[in-house]
Amino acid sequence: MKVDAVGSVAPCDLSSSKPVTPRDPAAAELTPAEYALFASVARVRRMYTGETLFRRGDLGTTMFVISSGAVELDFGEDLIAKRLGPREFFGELGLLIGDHARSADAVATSDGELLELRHEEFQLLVERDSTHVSYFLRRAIMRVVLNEQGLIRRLRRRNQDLESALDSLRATAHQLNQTEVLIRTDELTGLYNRRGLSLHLQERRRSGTLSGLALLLVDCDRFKQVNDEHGHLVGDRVLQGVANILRSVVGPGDLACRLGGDEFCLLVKAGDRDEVMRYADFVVATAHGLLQVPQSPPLICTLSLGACLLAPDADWNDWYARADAALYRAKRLGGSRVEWQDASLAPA
Ligand SMILES: Nc1nc2c(ncn2[C@@H]2O[C@H](COP(=O)(O)OP(=O)(O)OP(=O)(O)O)[C@@H](O)[C@H]2O)c(=O)[nH]1
Repeated sequence: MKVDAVGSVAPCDLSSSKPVTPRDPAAAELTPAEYALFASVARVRRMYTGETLFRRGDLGTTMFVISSGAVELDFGEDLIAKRLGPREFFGELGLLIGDHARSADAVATSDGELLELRHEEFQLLVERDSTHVSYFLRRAIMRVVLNEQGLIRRLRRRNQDLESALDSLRATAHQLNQTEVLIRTDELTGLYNRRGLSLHLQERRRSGTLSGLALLLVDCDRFKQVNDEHGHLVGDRVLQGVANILRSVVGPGDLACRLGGDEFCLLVKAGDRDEVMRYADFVVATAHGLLQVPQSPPLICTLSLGACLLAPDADWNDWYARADAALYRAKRLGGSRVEWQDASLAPA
């Protein structure tokens, strides 16, 4: 038996030739006979509280048995740390495989003593008491297998947890998208509402894409009369008919919005007055044309429009005032027509 200057080991009792196996086949604790056998060849090493015996990833070739004191094995991530006490062994894969990367940090949590076994010493044990050693090996292998199985179970559970967390994140993201769409949308027509328009303008201002746009204010002619003569539900259907015309005009990046009541607007990409007027004339002519098809109750009404180009450095109130002044003129001139912004108000 090798003993260092500070070490002492438990008495070696090899009288019993029949190995006593612990009840837990995966237990890290040696039986007294096994301990005595290991102590008969191992080197004794003193350990001190807080001392790191090895780190995860270190290549190791020795195994340890705790004679006294305690050691904590930290496997990292969210794996449960193990606390080992007297007669418990660790690091056996280093001994059995040789140059095995340690799978845990081993730190002494109290002062104590360890038995340290290298391959040569283990070889001595094999020659001396192969029966005990084979029982020890069987336990060591079972422990590795059970640890692996536990790890696989934990990984599966973690995978399931991650998948269900992902599912609920996807559902939440979907709900958020839906909510955002609802917040921006007019319930009756499915067009943007005022809030949607305002957010859209904010986004465009942030991204510097406000230039080259035109605003068309659209108002139903004598809409109150539709409600009065045919009822609110018919009025609603007419508003939906107007929305359908506006929807058919907008391209990618354009926007059709119901500002409220029977007032709508279009925000379209257009370089000059002629281009804007083509949009506006199409809207007026389509509503007028549909009215020529006899329908009772009516599905559409005539529309008046006021149009202007957006000056990117101005704001919504300014653009609205220009388009509204033109719309007012269109109404005064009898409706079912489009008027262009006042020359005096046009952007430079
Ligand atoms: N059916 C229906 N009517 C609405 C809705 N919102 C507002 N209105 C009605 O729209 C009508 C708008 O009337 P006015 O502002 O006088 O406009 P108008 O009758 O079109 O008159 P002009 O614009 O001068 O041609 C009102 O009678 C409102 O009650 C709605 O969601 N559905």
